[in-house]
Amino acid sequence: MSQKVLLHAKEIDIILNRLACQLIENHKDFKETCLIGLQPRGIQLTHRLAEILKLETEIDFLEVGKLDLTFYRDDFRRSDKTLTANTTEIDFIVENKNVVFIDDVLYTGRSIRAALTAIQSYGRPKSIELLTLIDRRFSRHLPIQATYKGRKVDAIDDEKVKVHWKEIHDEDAVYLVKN
Ligand SMILES: O=c1cc[nH]c(=O)[nH]1
Repeated sequence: MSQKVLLHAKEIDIILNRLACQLIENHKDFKETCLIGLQPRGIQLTHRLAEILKLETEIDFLEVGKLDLTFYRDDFRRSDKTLTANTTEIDFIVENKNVVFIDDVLYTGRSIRAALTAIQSYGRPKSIELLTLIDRRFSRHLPIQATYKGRKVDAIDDEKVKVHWKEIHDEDAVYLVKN
């Protein structure tokens, strides 16, 4: 196995700040907007962006939730393992809100398709956008694109993009891993 660093901590920091600024530009005071992290890997990115939005701006109101996709995935019946769902926590109304889905890596688009189905159980948002730290270009199986992209990466199918967060892995870094 070999791995190469795609992003160091400093670059991730710059990207997170840029993504937060883009969100502010489009969503102003966030009164009509909520951030929803996709389980499991979008959660840390969601926390980090929410932290930047709260600490470094005047925003004092931010609705942040988590959405689990396990049983909405189109391949969940194919799994021979027992699936364990993560939690969904959406303790606010999504009806007529601008929802921003947040995930770390956009790859085939199938997770986002599942998220679009899952969110329907909570109401009918006014709009849904997608923010991703890494956009794996040319890998999509579905016509899905991110609204906000941290970094575009060209990776082939036997490569994997791994995102490390300091709260979990003791470092902020993004790696391209080849088996
Ligand atoms: O490369 C990939 C693809 C999907 N999810 C990841 O975390 N990495």
